[in-house]
Amino acid sequence: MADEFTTTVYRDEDADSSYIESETVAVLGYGSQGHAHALNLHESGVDVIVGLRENSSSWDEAEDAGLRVETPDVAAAEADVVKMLVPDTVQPAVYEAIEDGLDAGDTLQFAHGFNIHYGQIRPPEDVDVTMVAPKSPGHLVRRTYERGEGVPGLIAVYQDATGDAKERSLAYAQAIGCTRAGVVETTFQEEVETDLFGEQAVLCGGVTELMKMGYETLVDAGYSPEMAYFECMNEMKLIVDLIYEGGLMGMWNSVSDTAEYGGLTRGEYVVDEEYAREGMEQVLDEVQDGEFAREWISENQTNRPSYKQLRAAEEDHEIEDVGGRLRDLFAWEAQEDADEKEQVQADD
Ligand SMILES: NC(=O)c1ccc[n+]([C@@H]2O[C@H](COP(=O)([O-])OP(=O)(O)OC[C@H]3O[C@@H](n4cnc5c(N)ncnc54)[C@H](O)[C@@H]3O)[C@@H](O)[C@H]2O)c1
Ligand SMILES: CC(C)(O)[C@@H](O)C(=O)O
Ligand SMILES: [Mg+2]
Ligand SMILES: [Mg+2]
Repeated sequence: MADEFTTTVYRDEDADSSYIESETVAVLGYGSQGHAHALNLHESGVDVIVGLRENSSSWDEAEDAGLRVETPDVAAAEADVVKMLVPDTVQPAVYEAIEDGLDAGDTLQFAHGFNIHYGQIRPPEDVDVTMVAPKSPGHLVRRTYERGEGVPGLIAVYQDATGDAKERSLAYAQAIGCTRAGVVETTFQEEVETDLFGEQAVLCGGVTELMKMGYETLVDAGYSPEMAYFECMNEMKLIVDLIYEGGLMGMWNSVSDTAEYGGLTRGEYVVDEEYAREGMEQVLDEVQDGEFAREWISENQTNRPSYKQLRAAEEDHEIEDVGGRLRDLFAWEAQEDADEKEQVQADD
């Protein structure tokens, strides 16, 4: 354990694999997270059953990878740990189908706390309710594990019926590779509120608005769409990679002094103290008071009218058209990714 952090960071040596060795884990869903958890657990020697709908297109893929596949109710009834890796919006319905398979002392586990925190799933008192959440998209959970590495993760205990909920969570985190990188303990509330805030204000919402507005500003001023695309979208990855590897100073050291001075003085013209901070506080308020959750739940109950409209508008944005055509020019990058994926599947 490293004590120079404000919180405990758990590593491999802090986990006891005996808490999961004799368990059967039902991984419900075989999408971004599901395939990575199922394969990593399986290769760590854990007994895994993948839970999928009978008509699921992933059924054969999971079986071809050497995994046993059953419907969610059958998988959950047999398992000691039920891991919910179907989309958050379908989890309440899937929970209804598997509820009867949860015996006293079993674990119901999540990778995101939305449905527990906002009361959409109410498990019985005699099961552990925990979270093991890689802080990463699923394909990286898989890819890093295969290289003998891992992605950082979170654990949280919502309900500790067995008295061993934390040890069992750490053993699961170890089996999917997260303790190789470091695991931090949090609560369901903190995970949900920070995750939703982050993806809305910064990672997904903030960044896409910034890129689109930058592109529109250049194109409206008469610059070519290709130049605007390269400058405001393509190069974003290169800059974020530098920040990922070396923090803010790693990035500032790598760009020119001109870029550094311009960025440090002009950045706040755009993400300004008054308006941007107020906006961020509003995002956080709506997450904390449940307004966002109520809105998203009701969207899903009414066939997603706003979601569909917003998605169509995003798809129609000129930057998607220009970007799509330009990306075709350096399609070798995407091809390399596809080749790597194929290689991974061939190895399984
Ligand atoms: N995607 C990420 O990078 C990421 C990161 C951290 C946490 N999470 C969390 O992980 C969980 C899973 O998200 P995801 O993005 O991996 O999901 P996904 O959309 O990639 O995969 C969903 C899987 O569930 C299956 N499925 C859909 N409906 C089903 C049903 N009714 N019954 C059975 N199976 C069904 C699909 O076939 C698919 O295999 C969510 O709680 C999410 O918040 C995701
Ligand atoms: C990958 C993210 C955005 O961090 C995750 O939280 C999600 O919801 O997909
Ligand atoms: Mg997230
Ligand atoms: Mg999220």
